[in-house]
Amino acid sequence: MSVPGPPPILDARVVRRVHAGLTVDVSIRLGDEIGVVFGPSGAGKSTLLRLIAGLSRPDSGRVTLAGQPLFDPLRGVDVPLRRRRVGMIFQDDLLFPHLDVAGNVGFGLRGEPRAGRERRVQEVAALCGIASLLGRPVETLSGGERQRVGLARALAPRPRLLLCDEPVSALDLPGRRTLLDRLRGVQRAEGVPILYVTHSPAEAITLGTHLFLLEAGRLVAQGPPAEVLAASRSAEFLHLEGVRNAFSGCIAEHGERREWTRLALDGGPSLIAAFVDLPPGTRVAVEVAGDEILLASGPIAGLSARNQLGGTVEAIASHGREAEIVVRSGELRWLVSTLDSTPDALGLSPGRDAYLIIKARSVRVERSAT
Ligand SMILES: Nc1ncnc2c1ncn2[C@@H]1O[C@H](COP(=O)(O)OP(=O)(O)OP(=O)(O)O)[C@@H](O)[C@H]1O
Repeated sequence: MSVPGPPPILDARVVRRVHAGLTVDVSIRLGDEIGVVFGPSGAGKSTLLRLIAGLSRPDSGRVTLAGQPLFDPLRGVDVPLRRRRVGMIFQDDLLFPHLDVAGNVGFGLRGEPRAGRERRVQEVAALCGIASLLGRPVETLSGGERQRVGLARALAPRPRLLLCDEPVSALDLPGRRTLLDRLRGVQRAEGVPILYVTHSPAEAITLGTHLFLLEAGRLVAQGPPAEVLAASRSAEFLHLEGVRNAFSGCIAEHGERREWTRLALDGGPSLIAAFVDLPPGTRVAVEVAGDEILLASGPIAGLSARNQLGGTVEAIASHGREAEIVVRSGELRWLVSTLDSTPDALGLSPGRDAYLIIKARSVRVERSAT
């Protein structure tokens, strides 16, 4: 089967009998993008990451990264973990307690000349939003800060692949949003493919460009996250976790009377929010709840809401009385929660135009962690 998307950087088939009831047998190809690994508990998601990283040895298969074979038993190749140039972050990332933040971030660069090492530490610290924490002892950090330090540490030695195993599941909502924003930024800035395990459909849709759905050790579906999830039973969980659209961007300008602020979203349109007292250029995290967005099948004149964003319906996930509609506008995907009858009432279906109507007051804005 050919899968559209960027040319693959990771090309892997890994097979391992984990126990009598479970054999993981998965083939995946991943390009310069964020691939999400999704599936029920026990499906083998973590095992898949461990096999690719070299933390566990496959019984058979082949793993190639950026053209270099990492595991190829037929040719006697099994590159050890430390030479695979694969970065990893987990839910409970253990930082080295005897080193400060800078020491942790620079740990993988120990063999490099000092000037280059320091430059790289500064670079990844800025990307991960921890530049102001570099001198801090790690025991003084919050959970979210620790995870961003873990991300910077994994990134510092310039991995060719980043593996993330539910890195935000122990964090509160602002912590999650900040780490997810940083991951998107890291992917863009470093061009490193990311394989990201999550249980959260909303995370899968807003973060990933490609989703691998695992069940009982097998890859049962793959493709654009919204489409794969809408076609699977997983969609019902969207509703349970409460849908929030979270993006990053910057302050673009303020209205003359300081009653509104225009935000430029990364990869997307402008959004008008109620006045935000931050100077133009400030990086911000932006959030809109899925049940505060109205949908229209065409543009509407004479409306008090400040934002009307044109887009295309990508998927509709209905479950009981409610439905989540995925609308793509520019590069961004929005999740809108509606009653189950709404898509039919408006004549909305995948591929049709839809307009997102958002009040300025529904746009929540916070300065991004620096
Ligand atoms: N070394 C091992 N020996 C025996 N069983 C194992 C081993 N490693 C994992 N398992 C089992 O294999 C199954 C798959 O585990 P894995 O952690 O890969 O699943 P997962 O999809 O990541 O699950 P979760 O979403 O709960 O983290 C589980 O039943 C687990 O208990």
